[in-house]
Amino acid sequence: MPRSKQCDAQEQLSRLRAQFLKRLPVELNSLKAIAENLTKPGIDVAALNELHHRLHKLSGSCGTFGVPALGKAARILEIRLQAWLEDRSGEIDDKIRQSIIKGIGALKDVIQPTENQSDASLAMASDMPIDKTVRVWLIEDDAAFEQELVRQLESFNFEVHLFKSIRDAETASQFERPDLLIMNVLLHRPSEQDSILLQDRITLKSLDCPLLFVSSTDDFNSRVRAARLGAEGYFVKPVDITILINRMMHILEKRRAPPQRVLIIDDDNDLAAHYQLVLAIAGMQAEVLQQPEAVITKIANFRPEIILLDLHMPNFTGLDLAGVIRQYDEWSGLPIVFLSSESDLDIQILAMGQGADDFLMKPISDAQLIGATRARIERARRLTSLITKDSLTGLLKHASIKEAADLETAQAQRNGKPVSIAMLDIDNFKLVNDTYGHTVGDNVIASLAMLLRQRLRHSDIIGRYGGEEFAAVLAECDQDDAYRLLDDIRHQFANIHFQARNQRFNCTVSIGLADSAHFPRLIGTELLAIADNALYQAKREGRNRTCIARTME
Ligand SMILES: Nc1nc2c(ncn2[C@@H]2O[C@H](COP(=O)(O)OP(=O)(O)OP(=O)(O)O)[C@@H](O)[C@H]2O)c(=O)[nH]1
Repeated sequence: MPRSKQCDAQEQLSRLRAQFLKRLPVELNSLKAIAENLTKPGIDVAALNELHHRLHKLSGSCGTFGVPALGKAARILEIRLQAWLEDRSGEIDDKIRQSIIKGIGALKDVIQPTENQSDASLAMASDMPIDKTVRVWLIEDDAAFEQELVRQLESFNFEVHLFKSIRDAETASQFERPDLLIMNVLLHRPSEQDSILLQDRITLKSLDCPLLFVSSTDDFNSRVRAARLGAEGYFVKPVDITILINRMMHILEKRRAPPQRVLIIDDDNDLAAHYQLVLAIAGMQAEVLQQPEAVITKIANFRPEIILLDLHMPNFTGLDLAGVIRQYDEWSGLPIVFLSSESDLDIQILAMGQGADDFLMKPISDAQLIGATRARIERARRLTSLITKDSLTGLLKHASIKEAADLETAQAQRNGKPVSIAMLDIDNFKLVNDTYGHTVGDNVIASLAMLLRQRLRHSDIIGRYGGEEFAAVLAECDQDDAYRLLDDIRHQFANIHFQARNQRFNCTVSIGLADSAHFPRLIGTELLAIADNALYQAKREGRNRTCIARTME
């Protein structure tokens, strides 16, 4: 979320909280009036239910809006009222009634708002736009290493800026920001470490980007120092650059992942709005469902990756809704987390049995809400990725790329837009395996995958078609653009230096290209086969080239 929008969201959060605090005295007076009018539980069951429901809401929302003591007091009354409600047979016990009236009257004395600046911004996601060149800042004073690293990073299409010291980088940060920072851990003399540690932390934190360290030594203290500075990687020289780049890609892709989608269902509108804002500040896309009856349509349209569901709602309970959702095959695996101040273990077990994945106790802090939601969606995404993605390259597997190619060409035909399909195969790859071993071969495969992910747009589809063969579906891309892009990738790949047994070597790739303008009636899998023919033409003509299919063979 851009900073200006974040400030807006923070302001909205403060406004929500102010509104809540302003309404509290009115709500407490109204609760007191209901309690004072109670005479017999049998007669006043509707009023008792109303009182119970409103105390339940209060106990669930007060903590979130910064009045936790009031939330706890309301919870105690709610539990006492629950017991009273369950005993509807006898006459109302005046002593209990008086104590509840007194308890409700005393609620106003525990309104002590805490300082409640939302901690949502702490868990903020990055604003990194997709489809742009990644700016890497390198702080390094070892000239030979620096030269090689810059050359290799540029082969993978990273834009590298070099700095000799943290101070230089700090000065530059007044004008621009990196997407990722790599620095040498030993830029400073060890004797200065303690004082510099603190300074470093402030400076590096202010850059607000992932940090990786390189070092000529592998000592524990340096690793601890790097960890304290928030480093997401520590690489010892001589650095295997493809492994370093692999780590960079993982970090960047996590940041570039599409926003997580969360559906909130809670009858307390203020609380639902608060959750929505908090999750939005943390970079998620959160929507609130007002009408529970529309739950299935909403899920089908919004496609949430998790549902945060209030357990107690007036017309349909959370359990009812979870039961309905689980009747649909396509949503049977959708994570459902109940949000409720319910502490009754039996109800929690019932909820879990009814298809809930977890239970979060209200009041839930902003950081807890973000952490729990984010972790669950990440886990679900990892599971999906295990099913559809190849583990070595992180690209789509054979079957998924064929399906994606068909979908993409069908959509392009509907919209009258071009689509190009490329097949790529590493040349003489058997020789790489035979000369340097299978692990080095794997490294070469992973490197081509990384280069493709770096160069192609986020909307393009890339898959590992076979061992050392890849396929790419380029939406809205005509033959000329596809040729220019892929042939450039071919050159870049040939420039990457691989390292094995103290030797450096290079690899090349052959590419076949087919596009929808030349084969307008073909579906994706057919275009893939045509591109494959063009690839074999490239192999026949001597490898390390890009061939375009213009006619059916
Ligand atoms: N390291 C590694 N090797 C693989 C993997 N999958 C397939 N291979 C190997 O890739 C090689 C492919 O060799 P070939 O099909 O003969 O092709 P090539 O040597 O690349 O020759 P051309 O394609 O004609 O340029 C075989 O040795 C396979 O064992 C993998 O996941 N990792």
